[in-house]
Amino acid sequence: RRVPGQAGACRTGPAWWGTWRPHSGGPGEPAGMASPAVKYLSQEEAQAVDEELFNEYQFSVDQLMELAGLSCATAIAKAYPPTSMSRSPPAVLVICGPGNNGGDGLVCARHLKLFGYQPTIYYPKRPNKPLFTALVTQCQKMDIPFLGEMPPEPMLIDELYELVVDAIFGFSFKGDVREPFRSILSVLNGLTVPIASIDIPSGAGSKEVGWGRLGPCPVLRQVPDSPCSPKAQ
Ligand SMILES: NC(=O)C1=CN([C@@H]2O[C@H](COP(=O)(O)OP(=O)(O)OC[C@H]3O[C@@H](n4cnc5c(N)ncnc54)[C@H](OP(=O)(O)O)[C@@H]3O)[C@@H](O)[C@H]2O)[C@H](O)CC1
Repeated sequence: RRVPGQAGACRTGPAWWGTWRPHSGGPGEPAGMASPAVKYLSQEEAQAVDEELFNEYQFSVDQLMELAGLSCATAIAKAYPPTSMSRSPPAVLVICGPGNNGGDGLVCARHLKLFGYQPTIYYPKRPNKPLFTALVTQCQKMDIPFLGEMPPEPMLIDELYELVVDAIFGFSFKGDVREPFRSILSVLNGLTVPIASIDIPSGAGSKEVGWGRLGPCPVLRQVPDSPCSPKAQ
């Protein structure tokens, strides 16, 4: 998550801000172009940031989710510009999980559509809460299709889509991966198309999923010392 301040400058702040590291650009950026220092947050730091935004700055979850989804769509458009894709419009599969990270994915899909992509959403476990039902309605009203089931084979996804957005789990992932997400993540690990993960590669660190190919979305939060950091992308 980028912290307000001069581009590339490091503002002093609370201890949980951790350390800043240089970040190289994604595939859509000129080779070797170093972008301003990117901050990496641990799970606890990310949760502390959200708590501070809720309590001290009085942001609502809707606001944070809209900011997160828009930021990820912007980062994806920068790293994978539509003009760099072979299809027009580029087909993107957005896989949403059962929590707020999944909500980020619904918002991201809506903005990707406005940016000229053709998103399709797979959203297998939907919270029955107004925030999420409204996000689904907004996507439906924008003619963004929802898949009834997960494509069973990686090759099928590689053929139909040019990019996958992993919005399955964020910082509340814990324990062994439970179905249906265990099967979903094993399919994702077999993909050859790029995967942009919101916040952190879903299932990262779990013994079943390991790190696989899920790499972090080049925006918002990334977890320090994780094999998915840019050097490992
Ligand atoms: N903090 C906020 O309000 C905002 C956070 N944002 C982003 O959202 C995530 C954190 O959201 P949260 O809902 O707390 O958690 P996740 O989206 O990571 O998902 C939690 C759900 O996932 C299920 N879960 C957890 N572990 C497993 C597992 N091992 N196997 C299967 N399913 C799992 C869990 O389901 P239950 O069945 O246990 O209920 C949770 O429901 C974070 O990434 C933030 O960036 C928004 O951006 C803004 C608001």
